[in-house]
Amino acid sequence: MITFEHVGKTYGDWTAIDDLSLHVAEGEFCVLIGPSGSGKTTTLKMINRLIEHDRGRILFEGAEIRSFAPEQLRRRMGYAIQSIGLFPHWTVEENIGAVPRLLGWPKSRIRDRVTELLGLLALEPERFRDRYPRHLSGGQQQRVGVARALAADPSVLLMDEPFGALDPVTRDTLQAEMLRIHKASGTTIVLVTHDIDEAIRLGSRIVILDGGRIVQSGTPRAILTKPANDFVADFVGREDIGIKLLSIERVSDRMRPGETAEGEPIAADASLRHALSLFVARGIDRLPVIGPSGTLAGAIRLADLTGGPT
Ligand SMILES: Nc1ncnc2c1ncn2[C@@H]1O[C@H](COP(=O)(O)OP(=O)(O)OP(=O)(O)O)[C@@H](O)[C@H]1O
Repeated sequence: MITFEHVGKTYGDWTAIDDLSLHVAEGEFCVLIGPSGSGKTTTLKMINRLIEHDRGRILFEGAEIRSFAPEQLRRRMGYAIQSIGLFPHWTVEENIGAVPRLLGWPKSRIRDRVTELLGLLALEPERFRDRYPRHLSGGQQQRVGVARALAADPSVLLMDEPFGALDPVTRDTLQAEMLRIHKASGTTIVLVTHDIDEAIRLGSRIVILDGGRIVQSGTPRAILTKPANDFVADFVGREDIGIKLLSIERVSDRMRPGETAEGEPIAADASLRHALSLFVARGIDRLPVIGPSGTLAGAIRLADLTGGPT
């Protein structure tokens, strides 16, 4: 869907991006991560031509992005950023409907889409659609920013630290919503973050940048278990690597179907990290597990966290 071939970008005499090659497949959730100044935002903004690359080629659906008019490209690529950039004198509905209006959608279709998106992002449509951004909390503004980026069903969603300035609880909720939206829509997403836990949770692929170059690109598991070098190992954090590995596996991967246990159950799609937390907090070594339909599906034991059931 998006391919970088030996791409470079220089600001004055500073090489921000150097010989970057990367393929983002359709439907992929690709997370760009790296230290400050490593070139994440530059890479992201080159995709919708907010920044022009000066070496190599960037292909979108097989065509060099320079062959598209920038506006045409941006209407097909939703863009959400940390500072949100909502229009202050427009209501929530007008903000979310900005691109559909440009595309000439009829009013009733825009209204229906706004209702749908507000619902999707857990903002009651009738309470929020006529409000101005200044009458929303930071987290609510950020949700509207994400809704706006999704409004015209873009084939690509570009996100630059979209949850950066949020408290941990709101961030956690929005991350869960992004995963749900990605699963339901199959949209190709490229997201920039400096938070390795966010990258591990969201990414189907993580691309680690340093000094304008890719140092490693792979699944969260590959990055955690086979870091390409010391830089990556340090970056992902050597000490709590086991905890991070537990966060990418589900209870359903290790549970014992049909076994029973006492107490408040855990969901089969919860992470093993969550299970560990419950074992420790409750001082127990067995937990009942409920499946997606809400019925008891089995149990998981503390020992299962270090290996599959025997
Ligand atoms: N317009 C510009 N003029 C000159 N240098 C720039 C410009 N924009 C970015 N840079 C430099 O290019 C490098 C990459 O910047 P970029 O914003 O892509 O990094 P980043 O990884 O997104 O950083 P951060 O995590 O701090 O946002 C940095 O060294 C930055 O100072």
